[in-house]
Amino acid sequence: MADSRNTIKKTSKRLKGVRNENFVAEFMTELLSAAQMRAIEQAAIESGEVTGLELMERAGQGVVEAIFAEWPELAVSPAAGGEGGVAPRPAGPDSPQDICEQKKLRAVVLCGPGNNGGDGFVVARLLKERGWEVEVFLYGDAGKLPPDAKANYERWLEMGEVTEYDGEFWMDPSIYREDSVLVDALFGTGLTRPVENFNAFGWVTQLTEWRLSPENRGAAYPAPRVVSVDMPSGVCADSGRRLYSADPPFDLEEISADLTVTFHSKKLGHVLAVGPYYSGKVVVQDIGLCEDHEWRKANWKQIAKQFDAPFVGLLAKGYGGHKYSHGHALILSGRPGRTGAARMAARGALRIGAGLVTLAVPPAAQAEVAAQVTAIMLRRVGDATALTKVLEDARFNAIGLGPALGLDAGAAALVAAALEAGRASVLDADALTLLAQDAALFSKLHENCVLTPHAGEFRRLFPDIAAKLETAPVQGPAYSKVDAVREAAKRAGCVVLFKGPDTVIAAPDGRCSINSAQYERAAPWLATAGSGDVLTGFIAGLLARGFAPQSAAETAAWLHVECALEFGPGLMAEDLSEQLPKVFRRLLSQP
Ligand SMILES: NC(=O)C1=CN([C@@H]2O[C@H](COP(=O)(O)OP(=O)(O)OC[C@H]3O[C@@H](n4cnc5c(N)ncnc54)[C@H](OP(=O)(O)O)[C@@H]3O)[C@@H](O)[C@H]2O)[C@@H](O)CC1
Ligand SMILES: [K+]
Repeated sequence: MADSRNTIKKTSKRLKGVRNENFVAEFMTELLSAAQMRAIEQAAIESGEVTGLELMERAGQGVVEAIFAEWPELAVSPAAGGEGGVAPRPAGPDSPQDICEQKKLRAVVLCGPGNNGGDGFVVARLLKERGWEVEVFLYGDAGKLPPDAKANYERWLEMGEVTEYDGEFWMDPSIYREDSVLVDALFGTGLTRPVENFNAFGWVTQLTEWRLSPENRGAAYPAPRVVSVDMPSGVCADSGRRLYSADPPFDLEEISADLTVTFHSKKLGHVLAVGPYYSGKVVVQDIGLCEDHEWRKANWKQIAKQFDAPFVGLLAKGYGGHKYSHGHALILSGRPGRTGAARMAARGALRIGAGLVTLAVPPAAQAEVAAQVTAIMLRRVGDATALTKVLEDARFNAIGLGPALGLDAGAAALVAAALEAGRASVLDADALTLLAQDAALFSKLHENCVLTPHAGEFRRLFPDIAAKLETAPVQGPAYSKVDAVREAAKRAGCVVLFKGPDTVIAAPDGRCSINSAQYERAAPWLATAGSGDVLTGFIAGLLARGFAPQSAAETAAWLHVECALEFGPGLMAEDLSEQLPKVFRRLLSQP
C-alpha cells in the first residue's frame, strides 16, 4: 500500500511553499509534456549553466544508478581508470571484470536515432567501464544522429562496436541469460509517429514468448530485465498512448519495461492511458536542471500535476467549530427501491466531514430511507418546486445529485432547480445523462459545479471530444485524456473529473491534476458497483466544508483511493466511507 507519510515528505520537499489560490496544491508533483520538458532543458542550456552533453551524461548515469538501486545484485563499481560517476565500492579481491564474469553481467543496449539513443550510448559506456559485457545496436543512420548523441556514439566506438539494428538480435539465445539487461533507448520524448518497421519491435514478441515459456516461468526473475530510458519506446510521452501504424504489418507485441528511468520529472505518458502498463515502475532521476521561475510563472496553469496528498491542515476540523461551520450538504435521493445510491453518498459526505447531511427524498421513499439512516436527516422533496423551496435555506451550501435519480422529466426538473440555486454542486450518473440529453440544462452549469463522468458518461456528454480520445493516434503528441478533460471543462464552464485508474480533474481555466490509482497505488477492487456514488458523497461533503470545486474533486478522488487501499481486496462500496476515520487518523498524525 502507498506510504502516504513518505509521499507527503517527498512531495512537500519538492513543491514546498507552492500554493494555488485554493490553498491545496502543496502535495503535487509535476507531470510534464515533451514540449515542457524541452523548454526547461532549453532554458537551462541557454542560461549557460549546463550543456546538452552534460545533461545526457547525467541522464545515462541516472539510468545506471537506477538499475543498480533496483537490482543491487547487479551493482559493480567502475574499473580502474573508468570515468563512471557511480561511487566506487570498497576495494575487494576481485576486479570489476572478475565480478562481472562471475555474475555473467551482460547488457544489450538498443539505441534509437535521437537523443534517447544518445543516453543509450552513455549507459553502454558506463556499464562497460564497470566490466559488463555490452552489445550495442543502432536503429537508424549514425550519420544523422543529433550532435550530443553523435558525440556519445563516437565515445562508445572507442571501446566497443555498434551493430546495425536489424531486429534479429533477439535470435541470439545469450540475451536471455540470467542477469542480462536489455536497455531500451530507442525512442523517448521525441516519438512523433508510429514505428512502422516491424523489426523495431519484433523482438518483444520473442521476449514475451521466452518469459512465458514453461522452463522460465518459475525463474526468480524473468531475464532479461527490460529497462526503458525515459519512455517505453512506442508510447507517446504526452498521452501514454501507443502510436499505432495505420496499417501495421503484424500485430505487434508491446514492450513492457520492468523499470523506466526518466529525468527531472515524470512525463504525462507515465501516468495516462496505457503508459503505466508499459512503464513497469518509474524512477525519476535528478539531472540537475534548475528551476526557471519566470518560465514556471508563465506556465503554471498549463502544467498538469499528480495529486499526491491533500494539505492535511485542510482536512482537520478546527477547535471551537460547530456543525454549521462545516457546512450542510443536501443529497438528492431516487424513488422507492432506488435510494441506496443516495444513502451511500450521504454517508460519504458525513464521514468526510460535512457538519450536516440531509437526504432529499421523494415522499414515497421516505419510509424506506428513514428505516436505514440515523445521523443523516431527511427532507421530503416531491418535485422541483419543493427543492427550490428547500434551497431557500442558505445553510444548504452544497448539493450532490445524480446517483439513481432517474431519467424522467421530474428528475430533469430537479437538476434544473439545483443548478438554478447556484450552490456548489456535484453531478454524477443520471444527472450527467440528463445533461447530455438537454442542451438547455447543460447551459445552466456554473463554475461551482463538478461533473464526475466515467468513460461512457463522458462519451455521452462530450461525444466529439471522446471521439478524438478514442481514435487510434497516428502521430504524436497524441490527444490525451488531459487535453480531453481540459477541453470538456472549458466547454462545461465547470470542473470535470473523468474517472479511471488515471482520473483526470480539470478546471475551465486549464488547471489540471491527475489522481493516479496505478503503480503502488493500484486499487483494481475500486471498480465496484456504487463506488462512484460514494465519490459523489465525498465531493459533496468537501464542497459543504468550503473546499473550492477543483480542490474538493482532487481531495475526494485521492481519499477515495486511499480508502480502497486501506480496505484492500474484497471491497464493497459500503466499505469505502468506513475507512475514512482510519485514513484521517493516519494523515492527521503526520509529524
Ligand atoms: N529533454 C531533456 O532535458 C533531456 C533529454 N534527454 C533524452 O533525449 C530524449 C529526447 O530526444 P529527442 O528529442 O532527440 O527524441 P527521441 O526520443 O530520441 O526520438 C527522436 C528521433 O526519433 C525519430 N523518430 C521519431 N519517431 C519515429 C518513428 N516512429 N520511427 C522512426 N524514427 C522516429 C526522430 O526522427 P525525425 O522525426 O526527426 O525524423 C528523431 O530522430 C529524451 O527522451 C531523453 O532520453 C536526455 O539526454 C537529457 C535531457
Ligand atoms: K526508450
